[in-house]
Amino acid sequence: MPETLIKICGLTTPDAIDAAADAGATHIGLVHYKPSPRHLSIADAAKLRAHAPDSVKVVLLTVDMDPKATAEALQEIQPDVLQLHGKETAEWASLIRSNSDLEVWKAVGAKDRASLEQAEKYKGAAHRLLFDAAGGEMPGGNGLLLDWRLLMNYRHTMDWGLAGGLNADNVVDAMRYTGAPLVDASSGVESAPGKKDPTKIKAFCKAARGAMAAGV
Ligand SMILES: O=C(O)c1ccccc1N[C@@H]1O[C@H](COP(=O)(O)O)[C@@H](O)[C@H]1O
Repeated sequence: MPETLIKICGLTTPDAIDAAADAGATHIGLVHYKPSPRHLSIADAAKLRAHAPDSVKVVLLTVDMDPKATAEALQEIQPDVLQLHGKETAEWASLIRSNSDLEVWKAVGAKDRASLEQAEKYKGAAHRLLFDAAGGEMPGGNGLLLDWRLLMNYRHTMDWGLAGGLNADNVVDAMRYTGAPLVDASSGVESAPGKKDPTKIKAFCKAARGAMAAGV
């Protein structure tokens, strides 16, 4: 059985990166989106990227960022993955994919089965879909749960992951209901918006890894 991937997103300090890596996260996320309490400048994101150990893949999260600025950010930060969390088109995802070695993930607000089906337009353009709750003040990072029942028995045609309001208390159920091959948490592992809590990160990773070991 393949390992469940665990992403901790919105990290802003070297200590938080260490906490995620030590806890067994497979991916860490750096947010470059000014309205977010987790926003990092390109220079700060590059410094944190350099701090990340080889055991974790680094995900750069952007929202509707223009192509030139995206290319500059990728050059500077050198992430392993680019997570597009806005209204980026399949053509745009495809262009990035074909011009880089990056993995491209597309976040999609899952509000009904139709929204899942529409996301299939990213097949061949993005490497992975990340289903998040729709709605909220920001395009993501709102701590909102999506209705996991939407994903039960859904026949996925692409690699995918689950985000939206996940925390140590609900991640096992989320995995059980949806069979998610990747779980992603941001606000659920914070003590305040933008402030990651090492204890919550550890508990989240422990719960997800425990569920994986138990074959959930
Ligand atoms: O974290 C943010 O600030 C953020 C801003 C803009 C778009 C996405 C953002 N975060 C991502 O949203 C999902 C769900 O987050 P949460 O666990 O519900 O807080 C996740 O992929 C975050 O990385």
